[in-house]
Amino acid sequence: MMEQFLSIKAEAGDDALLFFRMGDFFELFFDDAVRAAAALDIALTKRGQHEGREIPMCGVPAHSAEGYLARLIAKGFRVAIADQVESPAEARKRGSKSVVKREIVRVVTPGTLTEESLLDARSANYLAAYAEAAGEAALAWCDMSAGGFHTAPVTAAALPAELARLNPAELILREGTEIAGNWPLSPLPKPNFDSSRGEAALKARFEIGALDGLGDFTRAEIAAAGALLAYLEATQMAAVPRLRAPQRQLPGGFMRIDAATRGSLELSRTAKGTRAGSLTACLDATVTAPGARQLSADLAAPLTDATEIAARLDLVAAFHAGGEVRERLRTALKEVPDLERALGRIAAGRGHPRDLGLIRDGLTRADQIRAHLKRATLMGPPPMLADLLATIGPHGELTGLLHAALVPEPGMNANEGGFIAEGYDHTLDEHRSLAKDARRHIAALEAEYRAQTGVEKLRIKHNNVLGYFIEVAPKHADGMMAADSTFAHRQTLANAVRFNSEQLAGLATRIAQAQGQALALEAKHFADLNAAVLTHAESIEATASALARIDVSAALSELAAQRGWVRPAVDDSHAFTITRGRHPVVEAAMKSGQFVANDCALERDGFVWLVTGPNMAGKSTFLRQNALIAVMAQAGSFVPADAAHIGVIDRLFSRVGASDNLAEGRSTFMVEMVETAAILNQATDRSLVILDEVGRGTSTYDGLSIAWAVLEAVHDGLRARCLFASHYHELTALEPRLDALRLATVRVREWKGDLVFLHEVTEGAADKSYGLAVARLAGLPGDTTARAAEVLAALEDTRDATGGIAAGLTELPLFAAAEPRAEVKDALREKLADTRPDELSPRAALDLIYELKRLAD
Ligand SMILES: Nc1ncnc2c1ncn2[C@@H]1O[C@H](COP(=O)(O)OP(=O)(O)OP(=O)(O)O)[C@@H](O)[C@H]1O
Repeated sequence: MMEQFLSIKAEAGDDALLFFRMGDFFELFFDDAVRAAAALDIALTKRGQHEGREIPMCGVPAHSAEGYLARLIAKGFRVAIADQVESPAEARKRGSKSVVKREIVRVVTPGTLTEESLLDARSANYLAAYAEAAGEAALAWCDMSAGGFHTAPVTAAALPAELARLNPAELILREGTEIAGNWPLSPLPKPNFDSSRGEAALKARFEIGALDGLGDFTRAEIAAAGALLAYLEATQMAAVPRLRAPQRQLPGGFMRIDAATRGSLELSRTAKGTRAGSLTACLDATVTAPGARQLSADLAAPLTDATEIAARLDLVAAFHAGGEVRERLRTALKEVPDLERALGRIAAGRGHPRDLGLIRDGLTRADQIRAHLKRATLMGPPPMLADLLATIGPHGELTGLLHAALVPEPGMNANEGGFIAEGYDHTLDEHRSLAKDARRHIAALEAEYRAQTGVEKLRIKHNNVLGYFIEVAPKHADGMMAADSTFAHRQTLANAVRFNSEQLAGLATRIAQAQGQALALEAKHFADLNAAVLTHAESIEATASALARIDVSAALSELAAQRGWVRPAVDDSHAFTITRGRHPVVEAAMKSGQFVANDCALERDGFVWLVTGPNMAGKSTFLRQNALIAVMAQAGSFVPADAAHIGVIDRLFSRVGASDNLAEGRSTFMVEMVETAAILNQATDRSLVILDEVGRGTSTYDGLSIAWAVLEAVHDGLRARCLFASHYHELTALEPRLDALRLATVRVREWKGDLVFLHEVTEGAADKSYGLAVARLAGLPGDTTARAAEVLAALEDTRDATGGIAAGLTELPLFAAAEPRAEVKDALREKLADTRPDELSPRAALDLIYELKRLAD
């Protein structure tokens, strides 16, 4: 057996752990055992010797292997599964010493999971491949659990953004290719990326003579798709899952959003890495798992075609207006199981009887939903809905078959049987009733034996080792062991003695035979039903994706109704006019009515807004809310505003100054500059650029200069719509010089020495920074803020004398001197200056201390 193990291990390679099936366990040996035992925190034992050294071993029970697999995959391992491909009885036929045949039946990797327990129901799980051919590059990706398969040409510059959008669970690439980002990589040798080989594989897989029918693929796309198929074959062996024919996604079709922007806007994950708190989570009111996955995909890739956006918005608008239809629809959708993934498991040969039940129930519900929506009177009616309904069913033939064949709730284990309904197959029913009859006979036999032996507590029992047996307490055993007894002794335990009898053995054999035949018949029906489902795979997939789209639209309209969102107007203009916009996530976390709505109008004559204002005033919130409104609108959602008019945005950039990225070994400022450079190199006049405190990661002089230059570049060079927040008041001096620059500020009021945040964005510049007031608010000790006030006063004196930190910029045309210093009032200091300690009585001194304390507070 060790020989067999070593040869299979050599096949699996060093980078995969080998799960070696031995009876009811998967065992791991040698180094695999050491690594797996540590990763799973299970006992490491030893078994025999190899070349004079003990063999480390650990194991997991086969029936609970999924949970262990999940943990290993999450820790970055790949696992090759070597299963027994014949029974021990079959092996014995080849000779008493023959070893049971084992083969690798699958290599489990993060991108090739299909099991429910290993996947997040609400997120897609993409396996992606990157290839270069004929001077071009491309990505191909599929979600094996749900069947979707796509390709897209990609440039080197756009690759990080595309990967950030897809967030692949695993990325296949050619050995030696370097790629930025932290993706789980699976390098493959060069021949896997040969485009001619890819073409042949695609043709064979989709049974077509030429690829042209599928689309006008580039060589690089074919190479990437081919590598992906090759990898699936190598890891899934015989059970390569069903994939839909590849669909091309052209780069211009989606708003480009790079990884830094996704991170800073917290589109799918927050800065802490959680889904909760992200835009996607905030907008996810879907009631089905495929709906949730569709919504994530929509928000990850907002559209750029105004007509397509309008089609989605029409559907949301129709459900928005039709509250009752929506409510009934959502109630019905809640009952629809995850058809895509159930089909994915069946197609990969890993389906359970329960999956057949899910298909039956899902399709039945789908037919009901289609009928409901066909009857409903909806505003429009939206053309997209008619198209969607046309792709849903009818599935009467298949659901009829599944209803007739299956019990209401089929289980997870096909080998146990019991999932085929009574009345579906008479022969099966006969075997079952034979088994049942025999069980009745056994009950009668028990009564008979009790009478015959006089042992009241005699029982006929069953276990997996002995099968059926008769059991009595030891004190009654002697009589049953008499020479003329018809009972044959089988086992003596401390508190029971067990027997067999000819009659019982006869009945047991009848039961075993009937059960065996019943199980064989059920297995055959299982295979037939799976095949029947697979012949309808395309229409099931179409139904599932139509329902997912309907779920997304109904969910977005539900949120729009609950939260008072409006339909945005999206067209090919350069407009960006948001009236009374709100931040969807911040608002949702607040009590109703607390969030202060703000306008934003990046018009042709004022498409760059410089937003100044104290810390904590709400600058970042304002900037982000406008970016999020754009994402929502182009993804086809209503938006949190009273009105919104957006000219399609091709790329969205958002940068927040000085975000620490020490983990990647780059200084904060370096990161900031690399990211800013990307904007200046990539943005177009159709882009939206959000720059929040760019330059703050370095010295004041450097920071101001960079912010200044970037603002000029965005305004003069890119002519992109831009919101630029800064605490450098000096930048406001650019206003007269840049014709399309508008100044905005977030208002605060000082009241009795306290700062009141109004969160209102108005025209103009902040009068001062209020940094010290914010510091006091944050609880910085009184003596520190007092000292800071001293330093500030000294600095401002120098500024007045020299012209301020921007003095060197006076040669720049139209640069105005910095604003006059605001007077620093320090009541505490004034009071102390007025005090004459020698003249104070003890009582007056105490009063003074109270007075000073009050002033300090
Ligand atoms: N429009 C608003 N209505 C109500 N509350 C708001 C609004 N905008 C911001 N806030 C609240 O004010 C807090 C500070 O906002 P934000 O972080 O946007 O300020 P900021 O000016 O960017 O500050 P900093 O410069 O320190 O980053 C937020 O946590 C939010 O709770």
